[in-house]
Amino acid sequence: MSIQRKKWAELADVKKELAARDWFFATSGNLSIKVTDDPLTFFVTASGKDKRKQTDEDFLLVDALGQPAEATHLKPSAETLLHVEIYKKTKAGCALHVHTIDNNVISELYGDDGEVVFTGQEIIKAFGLWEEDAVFRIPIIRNHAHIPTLAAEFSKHAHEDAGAVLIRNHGITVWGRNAFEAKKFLEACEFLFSYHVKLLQLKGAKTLA
Ligand SMILES: CSCCC(=O)C(=O)COP(=O)(O)O
Ligand SMILES: [Zn+2]
Repeated sequence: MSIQRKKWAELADVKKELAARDWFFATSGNLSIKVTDDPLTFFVTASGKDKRKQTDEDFLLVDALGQPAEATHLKPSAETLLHVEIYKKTKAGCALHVHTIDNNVISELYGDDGEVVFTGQEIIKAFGLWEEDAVFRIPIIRNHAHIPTLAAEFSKHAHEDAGAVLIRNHGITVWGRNAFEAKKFLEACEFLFSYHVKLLQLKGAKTLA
């Protein structure tokens, strides 16, 4: 199997799993997987599609500028520049962006703090943090309609080969050394968000009771 076919199949697999979780509301979300390092090329989801559907036109190959690397009628994701920043600045192999209600709520709750901090939860080990009192921080950046501005702000937080950034009232972008790690990070983040939202709701209800 060619490297391109292999990477396509890997990304299609992740897309299918995230779709099964119903994390692609209203055509939101975009995914990418690196194909070559030099020159940089990666598959990214085509813009504006219902990512729950699986088709032969789900992804297109783009270059280091986020432009199509081959002739195609498909348009790369509107947020391709964020994926470009990840691949330019880290050794990541896969990047995933989803809009969920929980990640939007958390981004709004802690947006003014510029980060959300989690500690005391077993699932933090998914981020490679094994110490008893480990702390996991996710930066929260402002949403900008102008994607180059959003990408520039996002880029300030793309240092490690695996990471996560929340975009306020928009969604989360996570990346990892490969598709397995990126998906693991995303699932752990969404677990933490969902837990936190539920806990706050129940604490509120308890206070009222
Ligand atoms: C209705 S979602 C608005 C655009 C967005 O934030 C997104 O994640 C999907 O955009 P794309 O161009 O990747 O389809
Ligand atoms: Zn988005």
